Amino acid sequence: MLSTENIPSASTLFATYASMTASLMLFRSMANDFLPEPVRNYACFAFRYFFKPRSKELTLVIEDSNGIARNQIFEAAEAYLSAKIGPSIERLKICKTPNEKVITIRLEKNEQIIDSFRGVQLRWRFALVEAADGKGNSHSMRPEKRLFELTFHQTHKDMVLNSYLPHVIELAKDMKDKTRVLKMYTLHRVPDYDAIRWDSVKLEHPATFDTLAMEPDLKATIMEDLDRFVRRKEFYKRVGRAWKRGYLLYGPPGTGKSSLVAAMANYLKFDVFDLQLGNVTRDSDLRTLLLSTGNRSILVIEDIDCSVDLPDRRNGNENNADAQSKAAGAAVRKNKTDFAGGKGQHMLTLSGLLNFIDGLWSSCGDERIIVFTTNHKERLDPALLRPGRMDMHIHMSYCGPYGFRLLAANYLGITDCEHKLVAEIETLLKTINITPAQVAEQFMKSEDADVALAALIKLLKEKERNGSGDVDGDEDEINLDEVAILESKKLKTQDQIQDKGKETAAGPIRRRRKRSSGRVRKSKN
Ligand SMILES: Nc1ncnc2c1ncn2[C@@H]1O[C@H](COP(=O)(O)OP(=O)(O)OP(=O)(O)O)[C@@H](O)[C@H]1O
Ligand SMILES: [Mg+2]
Repeated sequence: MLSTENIPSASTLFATYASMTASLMLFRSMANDFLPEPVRNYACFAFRYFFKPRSKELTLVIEDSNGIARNQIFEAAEAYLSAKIGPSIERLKICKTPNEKVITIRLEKNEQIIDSFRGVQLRWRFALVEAADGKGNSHSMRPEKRLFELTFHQTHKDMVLNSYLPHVIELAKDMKDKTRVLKMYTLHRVPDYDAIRWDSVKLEHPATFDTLAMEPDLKATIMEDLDRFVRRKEFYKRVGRAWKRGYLLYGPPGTGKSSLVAAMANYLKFDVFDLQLGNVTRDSDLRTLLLSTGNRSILVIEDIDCSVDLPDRRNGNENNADAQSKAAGAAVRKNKTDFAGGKGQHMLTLSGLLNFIDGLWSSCGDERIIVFTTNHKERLDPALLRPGRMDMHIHMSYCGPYGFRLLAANYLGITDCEHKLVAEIETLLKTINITPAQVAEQFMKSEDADVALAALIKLLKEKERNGSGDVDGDEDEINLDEVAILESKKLKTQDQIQDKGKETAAGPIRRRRKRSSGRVRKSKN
């Protein structure tokens, strides 16, 4: 039973209230009289600070950019949240550009998503706000700012900043990699502006490390090297090196150098910039082109021995030194003339290119891979081969038993090690050089495995009979053998020379043609 004895009466309550109010008023008037104003203000501030009702939540505001550069956390949140959309969401934005593989889903204004991480609840809200300066976002050219608000209990601030947001960024990167469309950039001249720029197409080269016929140890080494390179950002920073890596791929035509570049791009999900030096006549163009390449990309210069001619520094004899100084003098004179004429042409040299790649360009970006390919490593300038420039030299060689088996499995579905023709081919491969391209070409001739293998045996035996291996061995001449590849490259180079010849007359860039002598005569290793 509730007793009424302890409950104060209304008159008692009123009396207490009146006496407290009187005391407060007395206290206030005394404080006004005796305390100086700054002390009173401070006391008021302290009183309000300690007795103010507090929100226990903290909200992080993540804007889409800082006015100039994109905000990485915003972009990551966009991608991350698109995978967290639940049934509570009422409005969504969807979009798909021609280059994208999948439909992109984004939150609409004011939509919220509740996420949880390590048992902590986090609330995301997407908002659009008018920019304070009325100019909006100069980066995206929008009149308003897009932002995410991330709200959670204050006690989890450190966990959110140090663990949750890095987790969101990491997951978003993986998601983007999966849906990323690789691009292949090639050079395009804009005649009206006498300029040259990159044009991109979707890179759909199907080569992967699984389809590449090469020695398994070498393949594993390359893959490990690439993995190590991409995960060592901090290492490169610590030792003061630009985050780039150079690969020199050398070997006879048709051994898979270009295919390896495509496999690397597909493996790392990097774009490819194919720098055809034959199309670049000026240092200034080269600089602009290199600076407009993106991060996470592979810059490829194919057939580097045919692209640019250098004064030969290997022989170092007096005549050669004379020739070099004359060439340099001529180049300087030409530069002066051209500057006077306003054209600003420079001599394009391999060392100039390498210095630029080593210096300014490589320090302007992250995760850059540079690949040079050549059929003749021995013809390359030592500047290219010096330690630290091309970090890894990869020899792409003729087809060995492992490569042959991989191609037989991929092209013909042969997994039977006991197949009698397979055994015969493996014996022949021990003494005869044949490129993976030639093997693949034979395998394309028939869907019947026995017929295709017999065609390969025929070609191998013809090579054996001719001793030097300088044989196309194909009566119907459908095969694209080394000679044909060589001829097509020569024609390509000749075209470039003719094209450029029109522009530069006897200009400073001299392109070296591939010599056929010795190229198709293979030494048997
Ligand atoms: N190692 C390989 N593994 C699988 N296929 C290969 C390999 N090498 C060559 N091929 C096949 O031959 C074709 C030509 O190969 P690729 O263009 O990669 O040779 P390359 O070494 O770059 O030749 P080049 O020196 O003439 O540029 C490829 O499209 C592929 O079908
Ligand atoms: Mg190639």
